[in-house]
Amino acid sequence: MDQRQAAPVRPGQTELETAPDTIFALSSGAGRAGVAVVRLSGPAAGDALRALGGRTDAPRLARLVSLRDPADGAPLDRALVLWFPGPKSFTGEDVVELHLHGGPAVVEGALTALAALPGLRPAEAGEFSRRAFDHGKMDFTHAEGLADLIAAETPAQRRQALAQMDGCLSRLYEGWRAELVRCLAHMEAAIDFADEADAAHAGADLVPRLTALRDAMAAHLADSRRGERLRDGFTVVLLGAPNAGKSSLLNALSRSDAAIVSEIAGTTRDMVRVRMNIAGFPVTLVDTAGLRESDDVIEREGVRRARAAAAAADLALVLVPADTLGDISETEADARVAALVGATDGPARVRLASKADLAAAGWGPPTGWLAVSAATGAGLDGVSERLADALGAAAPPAQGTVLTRARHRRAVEDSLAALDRFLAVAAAAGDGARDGGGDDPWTPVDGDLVLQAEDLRLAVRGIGRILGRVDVEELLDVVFADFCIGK
Ligand SMILES: Nc1nc2c(c(=O)[nH]1)N(C=O)[C@@H](CNc1ccc(C(=O)N[C@@H](CCC(=O)O)C(=O)O)cc1)CN2
Ligand SMILES: Nc1nc2c(ncn2[C@@H]2O[C@H](COP(=O)(O)OP(=O)(O)OP(=O)(O)O)[C@@H](O)[C@H]2O)c(=O)[nH]1
Ligand SMILES: [Mg+2]
Repeated sequence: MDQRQAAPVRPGQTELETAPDTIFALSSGAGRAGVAVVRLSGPAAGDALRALGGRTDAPRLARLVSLRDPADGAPLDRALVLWFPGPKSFTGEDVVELHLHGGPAVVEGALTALAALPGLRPAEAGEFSRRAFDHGKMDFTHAEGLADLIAAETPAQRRQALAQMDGCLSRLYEGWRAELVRCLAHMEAAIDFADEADAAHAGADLVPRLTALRDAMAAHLADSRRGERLRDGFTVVLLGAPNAGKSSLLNALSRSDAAIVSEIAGTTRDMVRVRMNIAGFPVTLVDTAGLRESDDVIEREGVRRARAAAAAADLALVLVPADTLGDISETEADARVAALVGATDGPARVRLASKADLAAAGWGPPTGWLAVSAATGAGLDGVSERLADALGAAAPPAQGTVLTRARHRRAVEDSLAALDRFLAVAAAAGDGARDGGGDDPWTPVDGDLVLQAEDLRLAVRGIGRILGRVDVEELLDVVFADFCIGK
């Protein structure tokens, strides 16, 4: 067998896993298309290609091939074919790509022919990417970036996913992990030489280094979940009294007729959600029941849900009809909003003078308010711009290295907690040394050293978990389960 294809054996990996099946799948989208890509990966990929009539003599070069079903010689397609001998391939294994005509019978024919070949089976969701991970082509953060890229619906999401796929998070966390491992090595040296004067010196410079690291972690965490929010999308809730024009505004902004509009106050009860793209940000705009006291059980539930949705949202658009604002001052106008939607906790608010076409001629909105009319469309662009501004402030800067998942956040938090324990013990030990008149900045105390080394090890584990360096088996399924077939 070709040695080139042998996977590096990871600790805990069994013999069986080192002789992988060859997998195949339609990697392009399902349904009718101009071109469909079927991908194969594994030791039998080259044999399969030759069985179909292709050749494996020119790596990574496109070649036009008349493919035939090996079972009966029936023509399958005149396809563009690529051969990527491992390890220089997406998965690190031998890979074949068949760029077929996209017709359903062509694709079906190729998949059926492949399924009949020895050693081949259909891929499971995410299996190509998982093999790339197994062969060291990417770590977890790369894989997650890839999944996010495929799911990205807006340019801002795409930017963030590409940065993660290109390894910006990987580099950051690898750097932290390497520094922690170096510190741990010093620590262990200090334990080994615990009786010698060198011990203190081995540990002395750890405190400033680990303090710098914990500060970097704390700053990384204190990002108001910008990256996670960009990944998940933003929620913007429309709030206001009945008949303020919320449903009309939702329809106008989303250019749809998702919500029922009527002159009857209390029309909307259920929340109506529309996904939209505002200046590159994925936004779920939520229409809600008009806020008022009511004896109607259903309307009361609608109002309760409206308030709950607003509390959980990133941003609220508060609508007050322009003709009820009259000539009142900004303070009065704001008091009216406060009376309507309650205290100031909750999401940031954009205040809208709605139905602005109904205000008297020459009327202007109070300072800080936007005038908008769903009826004429006047002011709609202003609302979109204000939303984009507010979301832009809440979204990560184009280049920054931001946390993108709760999984990473938990791991960094665990590492940070372990470092804080380490530093607390170090500080106590340092005080003890000073009290005793010693001039070492940090004199190790028996027993503490061992405990501290354990905290450092936990810190390393936390960061390692993000990269897939520990607890791998348990995490693999979680990370790759979100992928689609063919990825
Ligand atoms: N046809 C096709 N298009 C595609 C993919 C694919 O697999 N097939 N990709 C699938 O996601 C993306 C491209 N990603 C790829 C990543 C690495 C390698 C690869 O062959 N890597 C080798 C050699 C690298 C080199 O020559 O620079 C390696 O890493 O050793 C191929 C595709 C997007 N477009
Ligand atoms: N002139 C004018 N009328 C509007 C405007 N927006 C909404 N309306 C009218 O105001 C009435 C109420 O509009 P809706 O959008 O249903 O109001 P809502 O805030 O969703 O009301 P509820 O669902 O009952 O809370 C309808 O008759 C709309 O046609 C506007 O910008 N200008
Ligand atoms: Mg409504």
